[in-house]
Amino acid sequence: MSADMADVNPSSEWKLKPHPVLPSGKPCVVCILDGFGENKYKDEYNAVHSARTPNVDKLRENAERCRFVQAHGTWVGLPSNDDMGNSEVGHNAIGSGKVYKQGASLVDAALESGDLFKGDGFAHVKQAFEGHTLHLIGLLSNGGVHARYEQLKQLFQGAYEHGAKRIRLHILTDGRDVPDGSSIEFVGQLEKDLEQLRAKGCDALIASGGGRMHVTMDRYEADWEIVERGWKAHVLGEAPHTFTKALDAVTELRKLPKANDQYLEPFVIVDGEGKAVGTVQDGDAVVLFNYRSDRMVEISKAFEYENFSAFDRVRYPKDLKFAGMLQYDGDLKLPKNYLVPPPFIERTSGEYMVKNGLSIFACSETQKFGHVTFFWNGNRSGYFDEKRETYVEIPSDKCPFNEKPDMKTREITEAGIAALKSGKYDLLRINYASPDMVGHTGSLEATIRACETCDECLGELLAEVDKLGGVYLVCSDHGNADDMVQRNKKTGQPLQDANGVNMALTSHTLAPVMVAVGGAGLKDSVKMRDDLPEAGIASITATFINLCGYEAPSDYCPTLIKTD
Ligand SMILES: O=C(O)[C@@H](CO)OP(=O)(O)O
Ligand SMILES: [Mn+2]
Ligand SMILES: [Mn+2]
Repeated sequence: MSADMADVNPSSEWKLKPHPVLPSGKPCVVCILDGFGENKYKDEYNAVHSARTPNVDKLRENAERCRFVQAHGTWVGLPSNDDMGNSEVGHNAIGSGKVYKQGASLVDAALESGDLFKGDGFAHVKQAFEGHTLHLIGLLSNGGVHARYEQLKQLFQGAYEHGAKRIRLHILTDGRDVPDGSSIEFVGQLEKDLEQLRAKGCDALIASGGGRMHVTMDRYEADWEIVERGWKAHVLGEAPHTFTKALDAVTELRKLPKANDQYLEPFVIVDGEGKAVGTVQDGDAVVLFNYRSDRMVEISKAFEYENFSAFDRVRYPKDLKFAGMLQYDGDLKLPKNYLVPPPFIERTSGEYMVKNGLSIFACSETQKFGHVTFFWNGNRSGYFDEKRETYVEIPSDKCPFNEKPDMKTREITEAGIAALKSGKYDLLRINYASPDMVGHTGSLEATIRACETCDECLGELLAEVDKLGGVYLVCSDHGNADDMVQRNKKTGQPLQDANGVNMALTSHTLAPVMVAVGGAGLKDSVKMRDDLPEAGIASITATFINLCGYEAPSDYCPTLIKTD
């Protein structure tokens, strides 16, 4: 296993105790089927249930070694148990073994106490209020994954009360955490609220926008053109479509072929003379109002870095007062200024493991690459110990994923098997992106296909683990593929549109997720504990640390397994 343990001498505060029963030295694979929940609706609209998944079925049938844990709400640090889980909070929990109050909760609290308007970040932004414009850029949604409308409203109202005289909103339509088409209502609501602000004397307008998957909110450098489109619309005031009213923009652009809220074309709002109403000028303030990090990192770099080459910014406004809702990358300290301090996630499993001489392999495709690295490590973009960590990214396709529902599942599997065979790694963390990414397209058929391919590949991966006498833990981070229709809350029946067509559910779900352990190297005595009925996904961490032959740190959420 780990080639040289000679230089390993963890200080007492980092030393992991050997597990009294489980041996170290066997490769352990942690495989995350992203967005693969266990939904109470077990009908044809549940892609997880409808897919042919003999390998997952086998895991599930072994009741002593498989259970379900909660992956939403307060189990992952979100404000309420009506909040669905997501990859950020899910992988933070699985990587760190603890539940931290997450961005959604922290921003709520900072607005409620008023601290948001008293901090250094807001003071930085406020310098521009006299004589300049405040720009707010982010996701117009109530999904609670990246941003929430109520927070945005309190932000622009509070900014006005603290002296902002000219405010411009640059809005990204959602349709991924909330139903497709809801952009119309959100824009309508925003227009009403801005109208009220204008009545008080604040010059507040929507200035630009576009769909979140097509404009601005790229992640992990999957496609910088997405960010470039956003830069052009928000900063330069350039887009293929101009309108004088945002509601018209959204209504009209949704009529284009294949258009939906997620992929809406970029637009700019212009005045009677055709002039953009809200370009970003020297000395302006810009606030990104999303709290979630992955999809704000690239646009933050475009605003913050003087030297920047990912695309040609054409014009880089000088002396901007730029801030994020949170700081999005703890290693890069990006952005420098932020309105709310982010969760401080420390002493994660990865750091413990490398400090104890274990070698780690992490792999996914681009769309989820940062999930098993950046989020897993507590929102840090670097390595803890490059010598002991190998991170492999398989480039994702650049298309709506229902068109290629296998995504890179096979390539990820090949990379995982090669890493296993190399004998170099103690822990291998692998994320299969497709149940989630295809689930977000709303296509039931494609999502079933995604689940089937994942299952097939999982079978191959686990067979290799068995061959090598290793151990594994298979789990998910939240639900998504497990429900593909919007439902009547009481009856559970699919909701239909005016044409009698079922309305797709593109978002995550509140479903619990499976945790299964096994492998030829796992002692027969290992079983799921039965004294933790309410466990959440943060308990996965202690469980795989045990599988690696160590006791988990005492402040981690309790392990799910027993060995007697
Ligand atoms: O795509 C995303 O940004 C979110 C949904 O908003 O999904 P996930 O948490 O699975 O990454
Ligand atoms: Mn996820
Ligand atoms: Mn998702």
